[in-house]
Amino acid sequence: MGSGASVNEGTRPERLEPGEAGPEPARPPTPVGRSDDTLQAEEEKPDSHMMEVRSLKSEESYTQPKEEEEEEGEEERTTHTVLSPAVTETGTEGEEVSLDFESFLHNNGTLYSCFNHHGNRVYVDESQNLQPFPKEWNNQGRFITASTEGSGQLQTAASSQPAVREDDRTGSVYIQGKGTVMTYMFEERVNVCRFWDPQSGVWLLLPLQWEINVEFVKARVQRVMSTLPGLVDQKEITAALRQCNYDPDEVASVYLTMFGEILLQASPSGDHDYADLNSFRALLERDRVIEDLRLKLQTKEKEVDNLFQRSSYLAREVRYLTDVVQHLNQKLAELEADQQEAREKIRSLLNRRAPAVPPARTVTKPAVDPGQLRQVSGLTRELNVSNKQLRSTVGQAMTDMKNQLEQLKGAVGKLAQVEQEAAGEVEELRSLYRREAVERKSLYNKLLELQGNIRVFCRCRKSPTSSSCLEKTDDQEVVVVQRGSRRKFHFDKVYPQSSSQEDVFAGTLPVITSCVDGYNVCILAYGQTGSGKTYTMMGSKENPGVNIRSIRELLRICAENEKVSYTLKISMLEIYNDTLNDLLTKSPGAAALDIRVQGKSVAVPGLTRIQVQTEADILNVMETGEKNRKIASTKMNIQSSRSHLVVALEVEGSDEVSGLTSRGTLTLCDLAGSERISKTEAEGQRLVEAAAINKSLTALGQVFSALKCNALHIPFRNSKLTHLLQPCLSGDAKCCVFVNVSPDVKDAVETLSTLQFGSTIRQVSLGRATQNIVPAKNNKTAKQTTN
Ligand SMILES: Nc1ncnc2c1ncn2[C@@H]1O[C@H](COP(=O)(O)OP(=O)(O)OP(=O)(O)O)[C@@H](O)[C@H]1O
Repeated sequence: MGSGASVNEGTRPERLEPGEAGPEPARPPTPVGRSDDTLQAEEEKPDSHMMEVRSLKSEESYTQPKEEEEEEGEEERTTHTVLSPAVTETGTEGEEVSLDFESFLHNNGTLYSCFNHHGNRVYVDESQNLQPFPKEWNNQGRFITASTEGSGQLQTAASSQPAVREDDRTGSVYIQGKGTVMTYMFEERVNVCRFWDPQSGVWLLLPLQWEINVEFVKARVQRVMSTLPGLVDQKEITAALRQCNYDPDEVASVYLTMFGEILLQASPSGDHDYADLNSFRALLERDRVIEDLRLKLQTKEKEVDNLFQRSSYLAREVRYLTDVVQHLNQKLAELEADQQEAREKIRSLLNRRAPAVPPARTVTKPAVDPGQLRQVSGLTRELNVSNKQLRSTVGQAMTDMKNQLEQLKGAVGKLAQVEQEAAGEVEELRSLYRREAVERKSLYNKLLELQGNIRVFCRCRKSPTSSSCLEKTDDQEVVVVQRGSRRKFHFDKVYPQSSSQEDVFAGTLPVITSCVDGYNVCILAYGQTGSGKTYTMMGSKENPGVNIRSIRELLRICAENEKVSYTLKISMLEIYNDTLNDLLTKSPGAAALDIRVQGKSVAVPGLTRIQVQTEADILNVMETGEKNRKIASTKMNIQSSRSHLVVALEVEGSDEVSGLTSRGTLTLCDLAGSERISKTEAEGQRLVEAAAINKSLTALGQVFSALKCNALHIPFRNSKLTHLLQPCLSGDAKCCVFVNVSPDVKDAVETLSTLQFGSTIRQVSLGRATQNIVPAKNNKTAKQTTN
């Protein structure tokens, strides 16, 4: 309950600020009646439990607040209490009766003025009539007292964490550039400057024009203007102060936020162009409206989408139900037809009985036998019952069908969702698979690159004699002992006499598997006649060599990789006396083949290539080729082959997952034996053969020497052999060379020469091998090696 200060008539509501003193400012006359602002204030009915009344003091008592007090800020200001004004009324007997006015703030937001009238509390209602103060209001509002006003609910905008009451005024709003911020409806903070009207006994809002002259406001306006010299419109500042609970710092901060630093400097013309500022403000408002509209549009679009979906769903439902209704109508029609038929039958039965009925005149008995009639009516009843049953059965069936349909729809929806999820997972797995496959291959190839793309192995033939010109010191070193001198040679691997075919094949395995990944791989066997080249490459049926084992391995890899479908094609040719012969041709004796250069690759037009799928296929093909091969006996080796044998296996793989096609070729080359013509005592045809062999092997040596020196010109075209093997030796491929040597002392010279040859090759660097992989649709760019 507010305490009132009882004063004599004529005194004004007084603010108890004992420290205030100062000259009376020039003030406009106190408004009488209601100004526009007053009306507005009454419409708004602000909750002003912290009202400040300054202009309502009598001229004598009106004092200007001290400057220090202003500096102390809002908190101090708000703790200054305004006690309820007191007016006097004249009693009937002329004595002055003191009226203690109180302000009652109803929970509905209306501020009422109350006073004690002849011992009863009354209040001034909206029509300015005195009404007894309702008792129930004690629980529906509060009297403004010094303590409530001083409780300080105000919070400055500068507070980083505003302490606000948790009520329905708390909320949040999205502000562009700031995000979602907390808001609080500080109703009590606006339009708080009121004056006491003793005639009406209510607090009235002070018009802006007058408010400017209130010292308290004046001082704050000055402070805002000193902070923002560009802002000179006092009315505007006062209005802003009202909105900011008379906090000049908040006003300055609001203006700075809205109009920027332009306001920090004084405008030469005295004030900034408010048209600009207002248009900026309008722009901000327009942005806000646009944002609102955009959000509304989004919501509407979503609604439209939903409606579309709903309508298409309903259309489907209607179609389905139409079908069901049609079906049921058909059934009904059938039932009705049955019923009709039954009725017809009854009628015909009745008709049949009719002639038997005696004339009506003579017979008084019924025309129809009552028993029959009962029977017929019973039948009809039964039919009706069964008809009803049928109808209810059909109805039930329809309901069941609808329910089942609903369930089915739900299940279909779930299935579609599951399918979608599964598709996503599959796609994810596929990409993971692709990434991992690529990574695995690149690591593997890096490893091979580090090992070198040309690898040289030395294999020592098994010899029955105990004396040997070769000594194997370790896995990679071999020593030739000749007439007391020892020469060391290093290779990637040295296979002693005891090495098995498996051991030898194991050395080539990593390179061979690259063929499946789209690399050109070449395995050569070089050595003197009878040193074991054919044994190493081809081997025997029981103990196959590199050729069969590598092809077998390729078939195994191809079969293992289910995601890639492979096509294998095999071709066999021999280079005999520097001419190319197709060993798989069905017309032996046909014209010799030629080599054509196609870009970086070479081709042999007309060469037979047979598609193979199993090991048996390959063995058959190779057997055919072997038969056609020209074998001539020499003095040194009855089975010695006098031509270079080139077996090429093309492997084309289509990866179903990645959609890529790889093309690799495995070229297996069993070279004819290098030999000294004098030693073999060749003559005639054998001499021509030997000369051609030596010439091509010399050309091969020249190519390796040129490669070793990184020569600009590599003489690939010096022989058919080197010309054909160009793609295998020019840097695009991975190459393994077996140098086969005989341990026999009598072959020491040839062994030395062969190891020397191998040593040269080992110093050759083919560079980085290239993978022949193209997208499935563009596979004509794949490189080809032997044809
Ligand atoms: N490591 C070995 N173990 C057992 N026998 C071998 C081995 N190497 C070669 N031979 C045998 O030595 C003989 C000659 O071998 P092979 O025919 O492979 O020599 P080549 O170098 O191919 O001769 P050419 O150049 O005349 O064709 C064959 O009977 C072969 O079985």
